Amino acid sequence: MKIQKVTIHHIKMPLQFTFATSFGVMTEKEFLIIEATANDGTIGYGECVAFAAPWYTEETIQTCWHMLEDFLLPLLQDQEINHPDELQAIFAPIRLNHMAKSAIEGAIWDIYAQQQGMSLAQALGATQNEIRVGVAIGLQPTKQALLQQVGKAIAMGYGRIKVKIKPGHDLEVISTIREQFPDVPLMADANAAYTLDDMARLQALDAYNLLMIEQPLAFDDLIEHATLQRQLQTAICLDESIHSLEDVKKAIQIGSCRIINIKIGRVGGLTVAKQIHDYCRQHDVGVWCGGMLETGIGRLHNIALNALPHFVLPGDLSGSHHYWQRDIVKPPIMMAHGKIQVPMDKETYPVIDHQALAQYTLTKKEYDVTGLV
Ligand SMILES: O=C(O)CCC(=O)c1ccccc1C(=O)O
Ligand SMILES: [Mg+2]
Repeated sequence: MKIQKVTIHHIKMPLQFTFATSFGVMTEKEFLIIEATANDGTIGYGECVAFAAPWYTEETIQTCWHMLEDFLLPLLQDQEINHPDELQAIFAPIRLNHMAKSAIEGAIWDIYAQQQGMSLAQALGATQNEIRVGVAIGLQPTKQALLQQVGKAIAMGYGRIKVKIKPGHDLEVISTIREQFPDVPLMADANAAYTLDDMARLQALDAYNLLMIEQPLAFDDLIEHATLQRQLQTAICLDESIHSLEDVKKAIQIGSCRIINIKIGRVGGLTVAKQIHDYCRQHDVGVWCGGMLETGIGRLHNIALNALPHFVLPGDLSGSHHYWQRDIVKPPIMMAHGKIQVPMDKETYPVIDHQALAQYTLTKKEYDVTGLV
């Protein structure tokens, strides 16, 4: 295939809940939706999961747009692409900027799957036709609100509960949940809010039988996580620290974690995400699919990835209605009894809800990829 045209839709969607983490509070999310057209007319969609501000990684909606417009799309001009894996080499001249690369790579994976007459999951080599999912609950203002959220999530069948923690909102958050729900599969995500000075506080979490603690220390650290992991019984899971297969190799070699959270955008696309999955499978390291509060487009990509064989831990992957009143795909993605069916058939595969997309659009811009440079 050759990519002929790309339309970037800049959209903003109100969240169904307030999402409070150690770095701030979110009530809405912006996205770039990438609509790519191939020379045979096939249209594929990708999603840029970066936030409006650089608090999770250094990328933002605006840096991604700049990267796409000025560097990544021009590299696609006159490029014959036989398989999306080739984008690794095509984009190699551009350092990092993983969420920008992932957005266009996702659209090209979507085109490729359609051209092969396969679902995205099949094109990736998926083996599961339904996946178990978990929920991420933000910091709550009161104990009652926390217990209500956890109770509701358990009643809805989620296979794992993740709660956000930060210094001062940790031991009592976890002990409150454990008193009421002693056996629920539970984990905590710190979003890099601690340092090694908090060792005693983090060790105290060992008493609560957590599945794992996600990213306790700095966003760019591997060494101190290894020090911490040696002194914790609870498994450490890395999120922000993992940007590539190389990072995964280093983390495993020095013992920074026992589990990896794979986010397609953070690692630069589906191809790398799959490579990390394969490597962790060979090295007996757990993986699960992280979430970035995606629209249905990014969510479909997460579901397809999550259907690979080594994704046995539930991911941060709920149905559309958990996040959005109206998603931009139809039918919306449904979660029932803690499971999501992996869409496989052409007839039932979710499609873009163009009316919804238009309703959320702030601006859009079309690029003729054949005439960019
Ligand atoms: O997509 C979800 O359901 C929430 C996932 C989540 O916790 C999250 C959402 C936005 C930014 C960072 C994180 C995280 O995993 O740290
Ligand atoms: Mg996280």
